[in-house]
Amino acid sequence: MLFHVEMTVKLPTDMPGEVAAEIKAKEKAYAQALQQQGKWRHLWRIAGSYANVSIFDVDDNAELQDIIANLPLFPYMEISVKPLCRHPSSIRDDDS
Ligand SMILES: O=C(O)C[C@H]1C=CC(=O)O1
Repeated sequence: MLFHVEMTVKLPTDMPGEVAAEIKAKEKAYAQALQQQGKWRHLWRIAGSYANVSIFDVDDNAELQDIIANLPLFPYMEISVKPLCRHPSSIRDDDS
């Protein structure tokens, strides 16, 4: 199942720099492991903002929830989720 997920990061302004750096390093390792597994299919920066658009390919809603809830930055992000299905005009074979 494919999901469009938009994440906007809102770190507290008073968070010490080294704490923020540690959380971001954990987030990067977690995100890259999920990309290696094929679960986090696309990860794009939204230009001009501390936000991303991502495409997740997961087994079900519960798996997506588990992945998102375990994001190290989860407590500091606004997240929106939209389910995706194949577009009838798509010419791509790997869109399902
Ligand atoms: O920077 C972000 O967009 C937030 C988050 C998503 C992946 C990652 O490494 O950090």
